[in-house]
Amino acid sequence: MLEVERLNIGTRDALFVENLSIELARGRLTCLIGPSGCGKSSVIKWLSGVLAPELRATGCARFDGHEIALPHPGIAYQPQGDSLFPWLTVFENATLGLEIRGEADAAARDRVRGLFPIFGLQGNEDKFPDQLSGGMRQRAAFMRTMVQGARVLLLDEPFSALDAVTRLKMQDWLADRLEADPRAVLLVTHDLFEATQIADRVLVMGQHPARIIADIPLTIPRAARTEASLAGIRSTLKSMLLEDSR
Ligand SMILES: Nc1ncnc2c1ncn2[C@@H]1O[C@H](COP(=O)(O)OP(=O)(O)OP(=O)(O)O)[C@@H](O)[C@H]1O
Repeated sequence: MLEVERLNIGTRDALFVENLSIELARGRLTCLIGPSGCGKSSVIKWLSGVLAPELRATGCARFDGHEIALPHPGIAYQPQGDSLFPWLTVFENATLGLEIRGEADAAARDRVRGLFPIFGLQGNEDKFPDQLSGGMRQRAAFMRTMVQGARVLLLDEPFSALDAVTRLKMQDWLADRLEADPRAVLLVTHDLFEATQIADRVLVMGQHPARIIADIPLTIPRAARTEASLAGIRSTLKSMLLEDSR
């Protein structure tokens, strides 16, 4: 569905991402892991059209086989953290993307209201983000991303601010939501436990320069994944990351 080819990103002096290619398929959750600072966020910022202007990038993005200009309406981006605006209610945050695109008519607003129970946020429409728990804020941020209707979702460390238990619950919740409403998802995480728990596929990014050093499909059904069944793959991923950082 979405292909990135020969992506280079760097400063004026040097490239830090070099000749990187990625393919994302519909209904598949791909996790991108790699050492801090290797360029994971820069890759998804480039795909979202929000790369810092002082960085330079060349590369090609294709959607359903056609080369596209970025940003593209078929690609939605959720930055690190929950990124909700504190001065807007949860409902206003959820409809913000639609407002910006001029698509927040009465029917669209009713559709978003109808999603609140599905996202576990019923009764919280008129609250402000600081009146919600961390998990609820994440669900609200994710709802805002989903309602834009994009077929590709780019999620930058969506669970990094959550405590361990909420994080586990949110991982299951996200996998269930995507099963009910499949999209092509690229999720950046530092956490290889998280990656192996939720992904259909893990891409490992190396550094100096950043490129994909492994592409590992996870074939065990999510419901059957246990510490024991994932131990081998986690150990392989850990070795790759340590090896690359030497
Ligand atoms: N605006 C910028 N100007 C110059 N260098 C930048 C800029 N933004 C990022 N970089 C550099 O680009 C490299 C990649 O950063 P990026 O945030 O993409 O990495 P990351 O893998 O997502 O890191 P982390 O896992 O810590 O979030 C880093 O060396 C960073 O210092």
